[in-house]
Amino acid sequence: MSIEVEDLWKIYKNRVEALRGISFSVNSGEVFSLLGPNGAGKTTTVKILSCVLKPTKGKVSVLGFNIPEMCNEVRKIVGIVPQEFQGFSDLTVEDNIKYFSSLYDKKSDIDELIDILDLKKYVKTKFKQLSGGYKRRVAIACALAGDPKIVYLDEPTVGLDPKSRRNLWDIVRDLKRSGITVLLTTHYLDEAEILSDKVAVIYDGRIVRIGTPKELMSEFNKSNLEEAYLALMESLGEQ
Ligand SMILES: Nc1ncnc2c1ncn2[C@@H]1O[C@H](COP(=O)(O)OP(=O)(O)OP(=O)(O)O)[C@@H](O)[C@H]1O
Repeated sequence: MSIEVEDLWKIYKNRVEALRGISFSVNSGEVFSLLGPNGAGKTTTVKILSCVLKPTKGKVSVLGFNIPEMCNEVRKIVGIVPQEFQGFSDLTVEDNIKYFSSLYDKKSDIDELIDILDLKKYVKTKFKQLSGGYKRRVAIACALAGDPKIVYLDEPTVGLDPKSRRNLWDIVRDLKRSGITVLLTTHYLDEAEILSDKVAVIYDGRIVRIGTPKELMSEFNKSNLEEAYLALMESLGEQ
């Protein structure tokens, strides 16, 4: 098992109950997507799993390392691609990747990363001069620099043109093929349907459905995940 979450609660200082006892597990090499409306608790979950936030209550472990006690270990095996990746704007693509690589004991081969993410023609380009899609690729390369076992992708295709989106889907498939566990948050249900082995729908801090996209689609008798998701939201009284 790659990720295990049991009865996880997060209550922020202002008493907002962002997570109210969620439980799920992710197998190694799976693509697992967290879905749900704005404010449901997806980012809070990812932040806890990446040791940015402490859980209020509950058991969380990543490849057997408990959070928050073993966060030093967790940070070594998890790569994070945040929504707003801040690369070093005046450094080249290559130097950005090299910098992130220098943070880890265990490293990926930088030339291989550049190759996988199709960044060869931009290695000497400054980060600030890249388009959004290529910045996203650099973000992924940097997240992979420490040869992680698990990668978190937070809404990775926002703002990308259709072709770049498809390219990113291919990258996710490549990660999966190489045995990396991928945790994805997305509002694009076509993306979740195509890429995910399993999805969890979070609503108001609780997981209201968990299963394969097909299971959710057949429960609501819909031919795609977006329609099934919308039917689920309607059944929950969401406008
Ligand atoms: N630092 C914080 N302090 C207080 N409340 C917070 C904080 N961060 C998030 N929240 C609240 O926690 C709840 C869950 O937020 P979260 O960002 O996890 O949702 P999300 O599912 O990622 O939403 P989105 O799809 O909009 O990114 C929301 O009610 C949000 O307002």
